[in-house]
Amino acid sequence: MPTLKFAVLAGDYIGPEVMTEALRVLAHVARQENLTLAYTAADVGGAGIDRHGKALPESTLKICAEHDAILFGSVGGPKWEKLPPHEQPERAALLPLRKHFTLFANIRPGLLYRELTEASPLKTSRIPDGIDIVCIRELTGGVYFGQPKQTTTLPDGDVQAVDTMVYRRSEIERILAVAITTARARKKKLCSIDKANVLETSVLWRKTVNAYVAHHAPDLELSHMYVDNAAMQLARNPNQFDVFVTENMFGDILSDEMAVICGSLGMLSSASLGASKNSLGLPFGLYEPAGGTAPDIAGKGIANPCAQILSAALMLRFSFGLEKIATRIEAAVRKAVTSGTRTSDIAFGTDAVGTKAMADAIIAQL
Ligand SMILES: NC(=O)c1ccc[n+]([C@@H]2O[C@H](COP(=O)([O-])OP(=O)(O)OC[C@H]3O[C@@H](n4cnc5c(N)ncnc54)[C@H](O)[C@@H]3O)[C@@H](O)[C@H]2O)c1
Ligand SMILES: CC(C)[C@H](C(=O)O)[C@@H](O)C(=O)O
Ligand SMILES: [Mg+2]
Repeated sequence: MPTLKFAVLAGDYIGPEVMTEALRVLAHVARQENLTLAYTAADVGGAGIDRHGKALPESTLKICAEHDAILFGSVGGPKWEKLPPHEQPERAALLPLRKHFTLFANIRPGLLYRELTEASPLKTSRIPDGIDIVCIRELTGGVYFGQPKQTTTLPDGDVQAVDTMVYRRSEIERILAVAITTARARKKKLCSIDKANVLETSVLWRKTVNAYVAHHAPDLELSHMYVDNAAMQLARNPNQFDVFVTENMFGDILSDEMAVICGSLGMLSSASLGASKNSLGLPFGLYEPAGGTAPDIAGKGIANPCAQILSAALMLRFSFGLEKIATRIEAAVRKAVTSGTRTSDIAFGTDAVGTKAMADAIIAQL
């Protein structure tokens, strides 16, 4: 009986609400498939600060390292916004976790079911068959991590803040390798997004992409786009992309845009992978919804659990090699949503259900 060993870091606000439902779905498939769930819950983010005085307690990091994957909710929110910036949940927990495990490749599937096109802010005539694209975001480099990163008072009394955007060629090459594998499994079309008309890091990015793809993936149709144009093209005609690859901050911004044109942030799952392997010899990864803690709807029982459930499916696929079960969960989410059970963020025109009822409908399809 295969055992799934993963750490559960639910986090803050809606994090625990949607995590509860993802764990119910996993428990259901585990019973059906004769799998053993061996997960350990640990505090992270605001919950870490409140209970241990630290957003990423050592005990939590240890639990993560002892398991084969991390199922993550989301962290942060108004309760901790008055803390010094580097102590806040996002900067003191999520980013260090990504860095600690070198989770440099963030895969975000932008999928809008044909039956859900009404939930997209785009005209349905532009996306008659829905949307199916993938964002590959570099996750451990760029302006998020570059040094120096500081605020100083200048001799003239003015105050100056500095963030530094840094990329090494090797960091660009390793994210490209992931993008190439993803593109090869789909339409063999890759668009690299940068700002090479302004940024040095983007000049290196584009040069590296051209050389690396010419050498390692001449079979792919490669294109480049400036990020400002890409933001516009995503809204104009998202299906012109198939797989796009971009640096950390551009990917953060474009993936939220992609999420809403695909119906809602509540539908966007993600997998963050690195080079390290787990005890099964498969990629160790962190799996989380792309959206945040949604403090505006927390505690109401209305958050969409689909992104968390779909993130759990990605965990089964990448870190446990359970492709068939992952696909079964994805199909159940699709069937539940397309047959009309929808939380308020995607309900448009139909009656909305709450978080638990949404998960019940998914479980009923499994
Ligand atoms: N991975 C993470 O841990 C993560 C990601 C993004 C933001 N955050 C943090 O979350 C907090 C809130 O950030 P924000 O308001 O800018 O972004 P957010 O993603 O939390 O919310 C943006 C909007 O999307 C809605 N939304 C998000 N997820 C939803 C879901 N599952 N179902 C229904 N609606 C959903 C929210 O209600 C809100 O209106 C901040 O502290 C931010 O730093 C954390
Ligand atoms: C919370 C924040 C640090 C995070 C990011 O910017 O990477 C989030 O927005 C995301 O998209 O995962
Ligand atoms: Mg984001």
